[in-house]
Amino acid sequence: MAGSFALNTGATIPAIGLGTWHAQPGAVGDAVYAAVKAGYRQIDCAPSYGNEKEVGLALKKLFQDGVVQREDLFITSKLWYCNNAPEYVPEAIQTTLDDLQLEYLDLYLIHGPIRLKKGTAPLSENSLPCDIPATWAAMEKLHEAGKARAIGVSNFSCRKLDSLLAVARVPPAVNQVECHPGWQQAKLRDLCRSTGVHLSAYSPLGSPAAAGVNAPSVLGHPVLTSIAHRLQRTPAQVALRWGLQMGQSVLPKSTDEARIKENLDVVDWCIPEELMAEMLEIEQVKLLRAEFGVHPVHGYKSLKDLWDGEI
Ligand SMILES: NC(=O)C1=CN([C@@H]2O[C@H](COP(=O)(O)OP(=O)(O)OC[C@H]3O[C@@H](n4cnc5c(N)ncnc54)[C@H](OP(=O)(O)O)[C@@H]3O)[C@@H](O)[C@H]2O)C=CC1
Ligand SMILES: CCCCCC/C=C/C=O
Repeated sequence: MAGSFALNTGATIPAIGLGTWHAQPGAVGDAVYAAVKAGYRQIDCAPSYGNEKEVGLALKKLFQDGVVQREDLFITSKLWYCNNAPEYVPEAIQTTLDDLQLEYLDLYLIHGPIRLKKGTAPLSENSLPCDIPATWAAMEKLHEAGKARAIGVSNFSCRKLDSLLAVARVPPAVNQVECHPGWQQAKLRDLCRSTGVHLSAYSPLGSPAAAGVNAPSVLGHPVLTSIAHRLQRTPAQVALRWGLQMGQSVLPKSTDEARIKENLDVVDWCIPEELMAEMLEIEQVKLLRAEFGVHPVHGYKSLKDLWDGEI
């Protein structure tokens, strides 16, 4: 097994989770099945990925085939931006639970500090002002009802996390954010460590398929490829191992069985300190910026405002 990190709930979160964003219907079910058979114990889902029903079918088959039992797995899902109004929250989780064919989630996250009009696409003109404390209070009710064993946030800056911690009755267990050698999140990691919030790293490989054609390649960065060469590992393994050594869980997405296995083979070796130090030289570029959250009237005034300068 690939190890785990402690959460402030008393539970643990598996160190490596399978990402499912951009995992196509028709491929995602096989990927989830193969990943769990290979030893993954965390699956990162979201209704906005459009594939929770197929993930649910794969989970059901894994249980029916006796590969694992429900309690062996850690399943995360997220509250989409269109459902941030407190009155929409109970129905949103229930839809996800029905699609995944589960009674409870191990972790339910506010997908981001962004609100969109109900039923609309992520476009700037669909933005609405957010009321994070109100959404959080609705999340706390889900936790109390046992539908989400842990609750947390995603895409929260230091400032937004601090503000939430100041009002939360149940503190967030996790902040799931973009984090890889090309966006290392030193300040946020320090805050998470000092407040007991686990940092979970999304796009840990630099999201090669989603970050855009002009985005710098994390896996192709010369520092990373050079370290990979010296350690006789792949750049993807070095990126993931870097994340684990920084104390964060990592959520690589793959629908390719060989890469699913490659991404799990990051536990019984380590990157020596002097090579970890070399990774500090990598120039920092945030890849997933969420321009759609910016609107002159209803949304954030600028990307700087959305990310509180952490961009
Ligand atoms: N909370 C949030 O707002 C967000 C959460 N996430 C979560 O994090 C997960 C991972 O992030 P994501 O943006 O998907 O990107 P990743 O950084 O995980 O990169 C995934 C891409 O890398 C390829 N890949 C996988 N393994 C390897 C390998 N060993 N060598 C080379 N290429 C590889 C995949 O292709 P292939 O499938 O062909 O192997 C895919 O194109 C998401 O799937 C989602 O679950 C992501 C973004 C935002
Ligand atoms: C504030 C949101 C940034 C995330 C970009 C879109 C990615 C979605 C995948 O979960």
